[in-house]
Formats: sequence, structure tokens, C-alpha cells
Amino acid sequence: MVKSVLGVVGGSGVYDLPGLENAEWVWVESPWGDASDSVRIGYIDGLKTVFLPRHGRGHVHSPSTINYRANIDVLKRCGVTDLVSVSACGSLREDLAPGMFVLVDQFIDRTFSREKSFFGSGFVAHVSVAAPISPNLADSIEKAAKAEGLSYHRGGTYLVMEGPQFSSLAESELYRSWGCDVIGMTNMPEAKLAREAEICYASIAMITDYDSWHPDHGSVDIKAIVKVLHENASNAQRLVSRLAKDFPKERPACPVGSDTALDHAVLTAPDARDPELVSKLDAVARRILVQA
Ligand SMILES: CSC[C@H]1O[C@H](OP(=O)(O)O)[C@H](O)[C@@H]1O
Ligand SMILES: Nc1ncnc2[nH]cnc12
Repeated sequence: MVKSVLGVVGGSGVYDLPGLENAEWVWVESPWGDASDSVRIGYIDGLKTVFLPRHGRGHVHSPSTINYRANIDVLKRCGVTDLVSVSACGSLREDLAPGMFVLVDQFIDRTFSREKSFFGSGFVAHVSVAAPISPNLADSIEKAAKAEGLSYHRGGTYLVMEGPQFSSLAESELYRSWGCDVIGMTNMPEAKLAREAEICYASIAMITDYDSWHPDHGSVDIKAIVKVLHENASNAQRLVSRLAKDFPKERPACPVGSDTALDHAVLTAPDARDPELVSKLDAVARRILVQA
């Protein structure tokens, strides 16, 4: 069994997590640079919970300039075992209407201007992201959504675009033809890095708009998005609070191997490893480095 620590990355419109007891904002140093902000660490019904606003308080970091490696490293340093993302997303499907929550289970990563791995020359490692979402964590989110009476849909593919501009009509239609369900700018490389750091990951897509394909809605309008965000931020916070309240203090191993992703992933021989990179991996790869 794994002793659980819940992490929450709040996306656009979600800059705090009310209901955290004995909470404080704590700045955590990372060898990967500065995280988006301090983390807010507290307890919900006895469960240690760590909140990080993805864009920083005041929304200062854009999707392309967020230091995803530092964010995941800092959450790992805080002991997070299970990480939930809350993300504003556009809908690529008529039946996924603004206001709904979609528990995505797949991603297509179309980002091209971000650091996507903790590993590299001197410490080469390859993890699988065939199943990027931890199903048990998604089950817990679904239970919480039901308990709170929220409108949600289980499953879906999230197309991660670079941004910050929204898609052209042709791009939006292309993504629909690929069978994608929602579109956003932030869940990659976040989900890949969480897997490298052996943290279970699940994402709640909060639908804020129909992407530009929709004939009755025209171009994506940031004013309309912000309005839906304001109307739904409290629902998202309610969902996360319920999740934390009902989350097991100890949980079984992740069925898709998130907790042990590094077991056979590292190819670089111990004597060929770059000591500088190894020292930066002290949190992310701690489990396998202490075994060695
Ligand atoms: C507010 S519209 C665009 C912005 O919102 C989403 O970010 P997040 O996933 O952090 O909620 C989207 O990906 C864009 O970054
Ligand atoms: N339509 C959209 N495209 C990309 N990111 C989004 N975030 C919210 N709505 C979006």
C-alpha cells in the first residue's frame, strides 16, 4: 500500500483551494528552476494536500513558459503521490457543453516549445505513457463528481496545443477528425513528467467553450471563457474538496504502473551517468537511486 498525499494543480481561474486546514504557502526550491508559485500545503479531513496554481497567483505564466519540470519536481519533494489537474478546456464535441467536467483518459501532445523530460544525456530513461491517466484516481474523481451532483463525462482525448493563440477553424476540424474530445494548452508535458516522477496523474477538463469548429459559436472568445470559469470555479473547488475528503489515506499500487515507472526505464550504466544530472534527480528518481 502507498500512503497517499494528494496534489492539485489549479489551472485558469483556480488559484487557491479553500477548505485546506492549517494551510500555509511554502516556497520550495527546485534544481529545475522556479515553480509557478509557492505551494499551499494543508490538510483536508486528515489527508495531506498540496495545491499549486499552474499559472501562478495573478496568472503570470503562459502555457509555453510554465516551468513544468520545476512544478512536478516541487510536488514530488512535497511527497505528492496522486496529482489531479483542473484545466479549462474547449470542447470538440457537441454533447460536451460548457460547464461540464470531462475526466479525460488520453492525450495527443502537439506542443513543441517545452522541456518534456527530466532525463537526457548522462541519464537516459524511457517511460511508457500508453495509459497516461491513473484509473483508480479517475475512479475517485468520478465518485466525487457523483457525490457533488456535477455534470461530468468519463473518458475522452485531450488535444494539447502549444498556444497561446486558439486554433484556426481548419486545425479545430482536424482535431475533431482525429477523434479528440477536448482541447487545451497545459496537460502536456505535465502528465509525462508526472509519470517520470512516478506520480499518479488524472485530469479534470472543465469545459469553458466550444472550440472554433462550432458553427453556432464562431471564434473562441476569451471573455466568454472567463465568464464560464467564474461560474464554475466554485464547482471545481467543491469537486476537489470532496475528492480529498473521501480519498483513501492509503491506496493500492497504481494498476498502470505509475508508482514504479522507473523500474526498468534507465538505460545509462551507473558508471556512465552524469553526476550533475543525477543530483538534480534526487527527488524525481529517489526511489531507484537509493536502491542502487
Ligand atoms: C483561459 S483560456 C486558455 C488557458 O486556459 C487553460 O489553462 P489551464 O489548463 O491551466 O486551465 C488552457 O490550456 C490555456 O492555458
Ligand atoms: N478552445 C480552447 N482551446 C485551447 N485552450 C482552451 N482553454 C479553454 N478553451 C480553450
